[in-house]
Amino acid sequence: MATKKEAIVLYPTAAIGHLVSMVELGKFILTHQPSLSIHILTTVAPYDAGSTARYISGVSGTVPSITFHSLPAVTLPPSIHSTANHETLTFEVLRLNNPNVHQALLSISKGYTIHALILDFFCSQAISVASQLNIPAYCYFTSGAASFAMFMYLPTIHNTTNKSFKELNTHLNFPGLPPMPSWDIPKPLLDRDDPAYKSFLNCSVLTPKTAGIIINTFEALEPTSLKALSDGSCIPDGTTPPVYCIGPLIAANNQTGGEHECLNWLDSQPSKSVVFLCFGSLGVFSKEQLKQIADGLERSGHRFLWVVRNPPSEESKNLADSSQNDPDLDSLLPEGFLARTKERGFVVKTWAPQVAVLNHEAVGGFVTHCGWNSTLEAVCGGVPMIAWPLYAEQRLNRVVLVEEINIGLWMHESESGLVMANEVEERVRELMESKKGELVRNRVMAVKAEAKAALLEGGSSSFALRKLVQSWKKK
Ligand SMILES: O=c1ccn([C@@H]2O[C@H](COP(=O)(O)OP(=O)(O)O[C@H]3O[C@H](CO)[C@@H](O)[C@H](O)[C@H]3O)[C@@H](O)[C@H]2O)c(=O)[nH]1
Repeated sequence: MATKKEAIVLYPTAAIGHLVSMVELGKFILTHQPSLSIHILTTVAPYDAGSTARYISGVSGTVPSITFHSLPAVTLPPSIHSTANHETLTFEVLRLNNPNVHQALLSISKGYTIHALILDFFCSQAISVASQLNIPAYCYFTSGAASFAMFMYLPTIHNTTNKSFKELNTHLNFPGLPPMPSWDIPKPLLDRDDPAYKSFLNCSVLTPKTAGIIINTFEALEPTSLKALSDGSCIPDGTTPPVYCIGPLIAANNQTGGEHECLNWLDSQPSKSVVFLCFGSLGVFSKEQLKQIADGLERSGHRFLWVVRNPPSEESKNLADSSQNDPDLDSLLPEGFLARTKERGFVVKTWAPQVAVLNHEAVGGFVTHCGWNSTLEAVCGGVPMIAWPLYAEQRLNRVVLVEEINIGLWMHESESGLVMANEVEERVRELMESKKGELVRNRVMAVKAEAKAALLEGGSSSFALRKLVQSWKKK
């Protein structure tokens, strides 16, 4: 009988920031073990999670060892849509998907020996499917070690209080993290009666049962959090599985499939002179907030490249929605702003080729929502940040980036939640003109060098990947 080919199955969530990261993991595994076949299970998101179809067909066309399997769509009960947040909808779809994951694994295993199922942290409910089929499950965490450490310690905190984080109003001590204001914990975790809180808690309880944890970070970036994980402090009542830090994995420089006009504009700007403002796959602002940013940029006198989207509709709860048309800049931005700043500013509608921008010589600063992919992309480009979190675990990331790693400055929100024009102006000036800005810039350049070293043969991330691949061979 012919021996079966060997395969690894990856199970990401549908959000583009998670999917791309998982695909990069697949590609990285192939660089060390080209004979493997990588199978990726894809789901349909219950909300607009960024367009994935074009991206998936691009990967399918260029990496023959990666095959996508699209799981059948599941139907959510209509009642859930009216009340639930994005996280609850995601968990619900993933829960209903378990029989489809089971079926897909059975069907793949007809032609392949599956060595591992690597699931996104959000997909932890499928760990039971892997164990029914005797396939080792691994968790892939697409954000940093600090937020992973927080999630692993969540069950411990949960058991020591009856209160929700939103009632605590204090600084919390998570092993391996700087003192964390309770209001900077990810929003769905603030209320313990929120269904998303229960789902996250469940993921935190299930993840230590995996055969290993893979994190998109590198040892030199987050040594304190990683030490707390490896010495077991984050999971005091259980065993911490082996942790493999294989990052920074970021998408290659080819996101738009062509030269974007903003790159031509950057070509004509002086070295490290431009501040880039971009807020992830889902970040959007009200018209009033856009006005404050515009005024702040104008007053700062600095060059800028700014990605502007339409404000959110009522229903989309401050995230970009699927009907995202290009914005009408003249009606959204202050009168005359574009004309007055045309010598030193460039506004991109909706989406920019971020990796290419961050690697452009002209870019000297990045106002970011602190999504983890954006953070790693800034690190790899050696671009210091101004940290302005919007959703998910981004407030926690800000604390870590500014207070622990020292590669960003803190953007302060006013009491109303708006960031005012004078704050935008001051932070941009601080980053581009002050001694403090220079320190952050020097620090990010040092971290950039460490990131590069981690991925080289013999570097910490390369070594971790080798150990991971070896762990499959032993099983
Ligand atoms: O105009 C744009 C906007 C975004 N991007 C890319 O889109 C990705 C955005 O990823 P990320 O910065 O991680 O933000 P989100 O899309 O918001 O990612 C989700 O997933 C991340 C990883 O788990 C979390 O850290 C975030 O908080 C969560 O919101 C990055 O690769 C960007 O380069 C562009 O190329 N152009």
